[in-house]
Amino acid sequence: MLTNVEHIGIAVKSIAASNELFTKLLNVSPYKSEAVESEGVTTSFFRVNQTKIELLEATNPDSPIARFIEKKGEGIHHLAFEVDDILAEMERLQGEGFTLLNETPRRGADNKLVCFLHPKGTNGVLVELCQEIKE
Ligand SMILES: CC[C@H](C(=O)O)C(=O)SCCNC(=O)CCNC(=O)[C@H](O)C(C)(C)COP(=O)(O)OP(=O)(O)OC[C@H]1O[C@@H](n2cnc3c(N)ncnc32)[C@H](O)[C@@H]1OP(=O)(O)O
Ligand SMILES: [Co+2]
Repeated sequence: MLTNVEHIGIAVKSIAASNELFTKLLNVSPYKSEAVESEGVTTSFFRVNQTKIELLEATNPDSPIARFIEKKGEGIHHLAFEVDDILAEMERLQGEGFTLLNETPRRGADNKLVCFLHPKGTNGVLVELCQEIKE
């Protein structure tokens, strides 16, 4: 089951510059910065009450973020939902006809297992499912 919007992903050219901008905008500093090599990104997380913002900068030209910025410029990249059981949710969504971009959950940032749905099947919105990894 989807429980809430976990974060909004924003593609940026420079995390350093965008950290400064979002710190001013949100009046709060980032609580975490983390690279996710498998995704070719480095991330920076802000929290405003229950809402999280994830800034993403590409770490190589093949990164999905690099391709996105090349095509569309900086901006909102994806909407991430928290799920309580990512495998069950992936199965449900696949049954509903959505296209999963990964067959099994993969390690994301901020201690999560993640899976993405193709934006072509979600009205042009890249959707990410996130399940907290319980140590
Ligand atoms: C996991 C770490 C972190 C976390 O939260 O834990 C992250 O969030 S990492 C985020 C970066 N990783 C990903 O985005 C992985 C999933 N994304 C992909 O597999 C690709 O980006 C994909 C398949 C969405 C697009 O692939 P690609 O860019 O190579 O293909 P195209 O350029 O041909 O795009 C196809 C079609 O989709 C449209 N598109 C691309 N990206 C987005 C987007 N973010 N939102 C909406 N639409 C998107 C693109 O414009 C093309 O449409 P068209 O009409 O043909 O132009
Ligand atoms: Co994300």
